[in-house]
Amino acid sequence: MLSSVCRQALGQFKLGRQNRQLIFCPNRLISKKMASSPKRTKLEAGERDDVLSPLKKAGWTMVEGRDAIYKEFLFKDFNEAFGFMTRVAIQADKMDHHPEWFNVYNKVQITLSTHDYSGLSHRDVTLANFVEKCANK
Ligand SMILES: C[C@H](O)[C@H](O)[C@H]1CNC2=NC(N)=NC(=O)C2=N1
Repeated sequence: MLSSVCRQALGQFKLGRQNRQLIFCPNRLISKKMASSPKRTKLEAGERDDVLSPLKKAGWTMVEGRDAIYKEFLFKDFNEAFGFMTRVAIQADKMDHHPEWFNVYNKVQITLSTHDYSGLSHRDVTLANFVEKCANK
């Protein structure tokens, strides 16, 4: 347990897949593993509507025959589309959660699902919300 004088986080870094936080303590510098967020746990029936309905309003649809969400994005040109994909790819890799996607010129089609569970998890919702932020910039 860290004492209260050791609470000031100086920064964050990655050790392999672990996100670690650098903490200043008198006399020493320590690092501790940060909570890996968000969870890769299956979306429960009770919370699905709450988290999926804002995404559905934004144009995400359920994929037929599997527990996955899908949306198509159109950009001005390839440069804009690839810039968007690059921002999403960096975040996806940080989250260790990767999209299924297809790109032709200015079009990017994205399917999100959690392969480890063959279904939607909190990470899909978090990544979809990040994708929305990137697309609306
Ligand atoms: C070993 C590695 O952590 C897993 O294969 C990760 C990688 N990226 C992933 N991405 C997605 N969408 N679902 C997963 O279950 C998943 N698992």
